[in-house]
Amino acid sequence: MAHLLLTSANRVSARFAFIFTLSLSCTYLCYNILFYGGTVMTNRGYEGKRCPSSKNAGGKKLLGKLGHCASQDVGSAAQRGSGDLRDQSKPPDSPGTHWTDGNLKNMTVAQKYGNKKLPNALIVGVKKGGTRAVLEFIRIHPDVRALGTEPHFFDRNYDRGLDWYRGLMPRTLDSQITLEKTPSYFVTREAPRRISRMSHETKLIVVVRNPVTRAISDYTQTLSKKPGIPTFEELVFKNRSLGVVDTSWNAIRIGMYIVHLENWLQYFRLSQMHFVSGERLITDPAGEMGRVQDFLGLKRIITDKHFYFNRTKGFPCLKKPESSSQPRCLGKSKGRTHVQIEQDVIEQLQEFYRPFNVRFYETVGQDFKWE
Ligand SMILES: Nc1ncnc2c1ncn2[C@@H]1O[C@H](COP(=O)(O)OS(=O)(=O)O)[C@@H](OP(=O)(O)O)[C@H]1O
Repeated sequence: MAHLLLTSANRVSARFAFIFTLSLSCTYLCYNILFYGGTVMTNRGYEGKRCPSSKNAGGKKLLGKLGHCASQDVGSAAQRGSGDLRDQSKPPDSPGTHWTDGNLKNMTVAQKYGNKKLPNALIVGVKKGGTRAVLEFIRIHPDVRALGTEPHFFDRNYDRGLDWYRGLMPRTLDSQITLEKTPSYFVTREAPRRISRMSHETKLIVVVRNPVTRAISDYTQTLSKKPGIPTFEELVFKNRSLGVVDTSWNAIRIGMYIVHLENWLQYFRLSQMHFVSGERLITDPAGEMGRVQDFLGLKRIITDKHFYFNRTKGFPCLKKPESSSQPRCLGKSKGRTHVQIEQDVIEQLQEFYRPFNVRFYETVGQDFKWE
């Protein structure tokens, strides 16, 4: 009898334990569905916001923007557009910062469903040529996704590896081009070899400008950061009375375009390079951007409808999109008033560059009319 009682008590407690466990499991399941379901479902959307394993994205300009999560900042900088645009207060990817519905749609879709890819095209130079303008103009094309900051991968950050580099890129759809710009690549000896190792097919854009004006622009920028430096006239010559130009000074060396181009042509065909005239980019931005679109194999979507000449700035700016109240000009560091340079120094420099320019024109098959 006692044995029978014990067995039935055991059964009751076993049943109780079973029901208790079952209800606990149900509660846990419901809790998960209610509170974590959203995260699991939207995980894709959050991927772009995750921090990569690398803590430091490196690169001078890049570092300036980094918080604790490098890729997040770089990614959002790319989506935001450059820090050079005046309407920095606009939220990233707000309708006001883009041009067509197609562009906006592609952007949103790319962020959600796209992948980070190594760039298929690079703006490799030249410093002070107008590289920012080309990047900001081309990225309004719906089939282009660009990194807004300069990653300096092929010069300063090569040791970080291609995965690090890829991690900086904005997400792109298969139909879209991934683009970045770092003007110092053009004068970096190792850059062409390194880029060709990434892909032989990389398309290269070089924005060139009269080397004398470029040198003055370069010097003006340096002077704005270091007001105590010697004058341009002092720096330009090794021996002024003999008229010997100091070719070791970077501001001069960068403008010897043919010297650098010969290095690139050891690794790339000329047909893979496109030269934008920095001068025409100001006088006829739509024409220059038309040729850039052709070179990249893009439909000509960016036309003169997108530009207007801003008299106060003295440069072409992007027209305001219908949904935005603000037109977009490049920032204050683009289009500075240059330091006044003595006329005879300018003429000596024109003479100095002439043979380099002629060889450059012959090689690329274009006369940039810098004389
Ligand atoms: N639309 C428009 N708005 C403003 N500025 C324009 C534009 N198009 C070309 N430029 C010229 O771009 C020059 C700066 O070149 P970069 O962007 O290559 O400079 S940098 O190397 O990235 O610092 C900059 O040089 P400076 O005039 O010497 O400041 C401009 O002349």
